[in-house]
Amino acid sequence: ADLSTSIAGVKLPNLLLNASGVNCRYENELQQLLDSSAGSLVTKSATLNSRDGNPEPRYAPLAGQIGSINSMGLPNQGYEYYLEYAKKFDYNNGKPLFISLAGMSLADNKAMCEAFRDANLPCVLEINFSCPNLPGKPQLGYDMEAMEAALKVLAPIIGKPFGIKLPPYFDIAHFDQAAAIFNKFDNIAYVTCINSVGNGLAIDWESETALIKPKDGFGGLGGLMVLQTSLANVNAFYRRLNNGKQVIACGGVTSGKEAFLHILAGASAVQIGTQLQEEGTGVFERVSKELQEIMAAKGYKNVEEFRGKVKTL
Ligand SMILES: O=C(O)c1[nH]c(=O)[nH]c(=O)c1I
Repeated sequence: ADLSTSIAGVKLPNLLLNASGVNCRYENELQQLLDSSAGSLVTKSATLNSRDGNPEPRYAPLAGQIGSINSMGLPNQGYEYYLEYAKKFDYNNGKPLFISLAGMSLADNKAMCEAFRDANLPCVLEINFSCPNLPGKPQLGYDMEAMEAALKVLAPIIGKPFGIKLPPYFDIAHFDQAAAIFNKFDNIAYVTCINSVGNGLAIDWESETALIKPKDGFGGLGGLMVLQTSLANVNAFYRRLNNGKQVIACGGVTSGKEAFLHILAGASAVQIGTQLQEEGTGVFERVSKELQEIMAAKGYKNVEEFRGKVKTL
């Protein structure tokens, strides 16, 4: 079965890729993604300057393989590292490149977007409005006015199709408000739903201790346990966005089954985070095979035949 897709004007031979933040901080990790069955890759969210991030332990899988908690604190090499990578990238290799940016301020995001604009590269920018782990920094994705103000500055600078990484929303009014904002910007080509479910607390019952060190153990939740929230966000924006805007799913994909569900919900591509962290890049081959088996069993030849076709009662 054909798993290819197009997003923001670039073609992915396989709709599976990594979630920003996992296995994508360093060039060697990005090369592992290129060498895997993933159809594309997205870099770790970049800030103006390099960052070490929060003290460790800052990531932990949850017991029973239900998910993960993280408070990495935006460790990255600084945007110029990823700009150089994007300049050297072989855009004829068959897999497109997505670059994630998470400025600590609008000025930082503006400077980084201007630098990528001036470099005039085929990579696609994904602006991260949803990092939940910067002490004292509220997520822009939860401040509708600030998010719109930022987009009014950034969208014209970027000047070509780009995407936004969104936090999970839990209120229908927020789906409505956010989608109404995004529909005002023609070059928002897609939204990626969802980032981790912010500020969960994982506690080990034997040691009576939080699993991670930063922020008293508070961190973003990912993995299978966030699947239904992720499906809802994917479908809510799929129903609300217009003019061909697409949705990339992220959240709870551990097998072909969850990837299939996300496509039913409306996803054009599917990112894998926690399961990639736990299993390694072989996850892309496994999930691709499982998805193709499901499609064959159901008689689907390509994903267009069932994308967004979730039935209601
Ligand atoms: O703590 C992080 O680095 C982080 N962790 C997440 O779960 N989502 C994000 O967008 C980020 I920038």
